[in-house]
Amino acid sequence: MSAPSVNGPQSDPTVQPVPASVVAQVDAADVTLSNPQRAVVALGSNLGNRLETLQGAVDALEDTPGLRVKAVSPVYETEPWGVDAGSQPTYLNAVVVVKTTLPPSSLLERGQAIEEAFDRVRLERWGPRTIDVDILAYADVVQDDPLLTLPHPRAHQRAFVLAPWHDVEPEATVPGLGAVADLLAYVGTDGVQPRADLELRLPD
Ligand SMILES: Nc1ncnc2c1ncn2[C@@H]1O[C@H](COP(=O)(O)OP(=O)(O)OP(=O)(O)O)[C@@H](O)[C@H]1O
Ligand SMILES: Nc1nc2c(c(=O)[nH]1)N=C(CO)CN2
Repeated sequence: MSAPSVNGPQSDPTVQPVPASVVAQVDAADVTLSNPQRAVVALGSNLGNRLETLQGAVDALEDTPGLRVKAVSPVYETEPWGVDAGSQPTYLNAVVVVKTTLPPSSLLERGQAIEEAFDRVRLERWGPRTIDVDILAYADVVQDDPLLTLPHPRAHQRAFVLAPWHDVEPEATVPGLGAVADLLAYVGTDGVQPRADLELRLPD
C-alpha cells in the first residue's frame, strides 16, 4: 500500500493548474448540455436541385447528435440579394428552428460540414451555391466574433430570411434589433415569393 499523500493531490507536480478560462468554458458547456437552447438556422440554395438539397440539409441537421429540428418554414423563391439583378439563378430559402445542446461554435461547425457534404464551393462573396447554412440567432446570444457573429450580422436586412422566420415564429425578435415582424415590415417583401407548391418535411 502506498503511503498517503501528505499534501494531497494538489501538490502533484505533474498536474498543471487549469486556467480559469477553461474552467469557465467547461462550466458553460455543462450548462448547455442539461439545458437545450433554441437556435434559428437559415438555409438557401440557388444551384442544382434546390429543394432536394434544402431537404437534405434539414435531414442532416436532424441527424445531428444533440439537436432536434422543431419547426421548418415554408419555402420561398427569392431574387439573389447583394449581387447584380439577373447575374445568378434565383434562390430557394427557408428557415429552421432547432433546440440543441451544442454550443454555438459546434452548431456553426455542423452547418459548415453540411455545406461541404453538399459540395458547396466558395469562389466569390455571395456567389451562387448549392447550399448555405447560416445561424441567424442562438438563444439571446449577442457576440461580435467574425468567425460567428450573433445574431447574423445581415439577418435584419434580408427579407429572404425574415419572411420565413416570421412564418414559423411570428413573435420572434432578432436579439438586440427588435421584432422580426417589424424588421420585415421595414425591408418589405420585394423579390420574395412564397412557393406554396413546394414543401420541406419536418423529419419524423
Ligand atoms: N451567424 C453566422 N452564421 C454563419 N456563418 C457566420 C456567422 N457569423 C460569422 N460567420 C462566418 O462567416 C463566414 C462566411 O460565411 P459564408 O461563406 O456562409 O458567407 P456568405 O453566406 O457568402 O455571406 P453572408 O455571411 O452574408 O451570408 C463563415 O466562415 C463563418 O465563420
Ligand atoms: N435571395 C438570396 N440572396 C442571397 C442569399 C440567399 O440565401 N438568398 N444568400 C447570400 C449569402 O448568404 C447572398 N444572397
